[in-house]
Amino acid sequence: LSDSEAIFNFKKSLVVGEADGLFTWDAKTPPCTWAGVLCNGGSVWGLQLENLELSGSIDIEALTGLTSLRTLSIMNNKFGGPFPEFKKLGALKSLYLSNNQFEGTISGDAFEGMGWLKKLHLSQNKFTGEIPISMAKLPKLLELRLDGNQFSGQIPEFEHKQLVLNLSNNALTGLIPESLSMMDPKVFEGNKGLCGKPLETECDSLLLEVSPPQLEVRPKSSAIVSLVITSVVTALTVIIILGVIFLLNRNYKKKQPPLVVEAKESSLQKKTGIREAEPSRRERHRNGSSSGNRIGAPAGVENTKLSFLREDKEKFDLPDLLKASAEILGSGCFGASYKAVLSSGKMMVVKRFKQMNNAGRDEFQDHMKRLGRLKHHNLLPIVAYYYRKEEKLLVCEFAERGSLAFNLHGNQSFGKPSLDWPTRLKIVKGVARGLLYLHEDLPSLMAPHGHLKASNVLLTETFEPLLTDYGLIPLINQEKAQDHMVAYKSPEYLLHRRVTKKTDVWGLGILILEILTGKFPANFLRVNLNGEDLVSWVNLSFQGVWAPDLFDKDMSKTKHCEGTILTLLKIGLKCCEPDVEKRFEIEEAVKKIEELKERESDDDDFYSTYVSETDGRSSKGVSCESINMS
Ligand SMILES: Nc1ncnc2c1ncn2[C@@H]1O[C@H](COP(=O)(O)OP(=O)(O)OP(=O)(O)O)[C@@H](O)[C@H]1O
Repeated sequence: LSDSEAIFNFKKSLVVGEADGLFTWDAKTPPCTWAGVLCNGGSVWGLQLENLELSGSIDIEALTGLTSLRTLSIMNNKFGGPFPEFKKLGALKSLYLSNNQFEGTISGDAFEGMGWLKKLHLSQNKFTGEIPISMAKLPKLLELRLDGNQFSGQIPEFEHKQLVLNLSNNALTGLIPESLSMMDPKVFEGNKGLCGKPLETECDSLLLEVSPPQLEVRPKSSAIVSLVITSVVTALTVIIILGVIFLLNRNYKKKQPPLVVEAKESSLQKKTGIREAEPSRRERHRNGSSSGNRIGAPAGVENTKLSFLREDKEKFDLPDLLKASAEILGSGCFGASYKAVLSSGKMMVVKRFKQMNNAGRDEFQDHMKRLGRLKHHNLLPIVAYYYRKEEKLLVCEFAERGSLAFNLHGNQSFGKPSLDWPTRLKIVKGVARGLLYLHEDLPSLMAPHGHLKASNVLLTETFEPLLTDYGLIPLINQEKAQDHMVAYKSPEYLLHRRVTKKTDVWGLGILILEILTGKFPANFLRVNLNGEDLVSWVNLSFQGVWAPDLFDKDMSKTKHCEGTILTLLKIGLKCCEPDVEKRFEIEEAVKKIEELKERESDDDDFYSTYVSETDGRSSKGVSCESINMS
């Protein structure tokens, strides 16, 4: 079953609201281009179906067809009924169901086997009954939001070290378990029957005798006997079944002819329908050289070939590229990006732009040449482009580790650690350096990057960040740019319809906050139900001192680095100042970021688990001194 078939099966059970937020789900296009479908390397790792007025039911069986699915969000919709059997999706890492109408009790074993689940949001539904014991046993749980339901009974023991929890506004009763007694009292507010620390309400002695539900329920002796018998019978049955399968399989294999592997390569041309234009008579007359067009070829003449912007990269021709086996990486607001493997084995990315008609051919080519001249350690170079009135392609190299967005929010491989703090600092520094370079070398552009966001920061093998999709504002259709580009989401654009150089600084600030908090600003940019964006959320939660709940729990921290992390958070906030006058200049922001010094240290703990020690630019050893922000 393909991902698109699985999604279509899933869609059958949904009732789509009038606005039809799923209109882009079209079987003729790859699922990675559909709204709300998050992909990496061509497979679907997330469904983010929020604010779409969806109702109906959640077909879990259909979702099991999405084998790479790790995150599911159906927040802010109209789903009702009992809690679906999400435990059949055992690989999920995050599940967001808040602001729906789910109701009824959730069975005690509803989360059994969900060993990867880190984030679970069930806020503002109508759940009743006890908090399921299997929820408290989730081994990797980091965030749990159950606020705004009618959960009752006692709170089970949660033995998770850094749990971010919200149980407010339920009907919970009894003594708060010891393991949660150090939490902020707000976690429990709105539960009249709760008592004990951290609340001021004391429990009377009667209540103290009743202990909260235990994680391990000890079986009684008669139960033990029946448990042993059941286990033996089950084990024997399994052995017999395995034996039968083994024998059947052996016979079956004997009858099979040798396996013929059918290579089904799907070329870029087949995937995209991109065609070479017929050369004009003038072009045919000029020359028929089959190699790629070199830098400086006369503008406005050749439109059948790729125009190379870099002399130092392998040359290939458009037909080579179209023949290359391709897979879709994902799609953004301007079109889709494909990974294409050339016959030499070189992996390129072809980005097909649908909305690049703001400039005529000459202007387009001049601008491309300007972008092609840019060279910086933290910029992904544009290797070549293709221009035709109806088809524009940009070609660059493939970055193995994918985007920062994927590494922060969707790293789907099991057991892979998330980015640690030194690596995150290294990324921030690289992004800042790349951005400063763009500002120095493209001074005529109002926002030299214009589209800085985590999916436009790619990571090299050594986690060096590479900015991509920079300098495109002059080429993109204005209407589309206003709808989608990050620069046009800034406070100054929303208020005064102005984009300035400082707009990129705002983008840098949002990126810093995202890197530190692990929160996905796409959720925030669209402004969530409470009218809260990422900046105001951080501003509200940050009281100037270390607050563990503010930072991404997945960011393993090296010793004593709180000071530097806080300083970076403050720099992020200064970059996000809504008042452009008060916002950092790019030079100022980069200087402050560079001041977060590297430190030579013998302390092993001090080294990032990711950053190569041989990499001279790595952030090994990050100084944890506090830096004056004035
Ligand atoms: N050179 C590359 N190497 C590896 N992955 C890439 C490369 N270029 C893009 N990607 C990834 O491909 C996916 C699609 O990228 P694309 O640029 O089309 O959309 P986007 O960045 O999500 O949105 P937008 O169109 O707004 O920039 C993203 O996850 C992106 O990080």
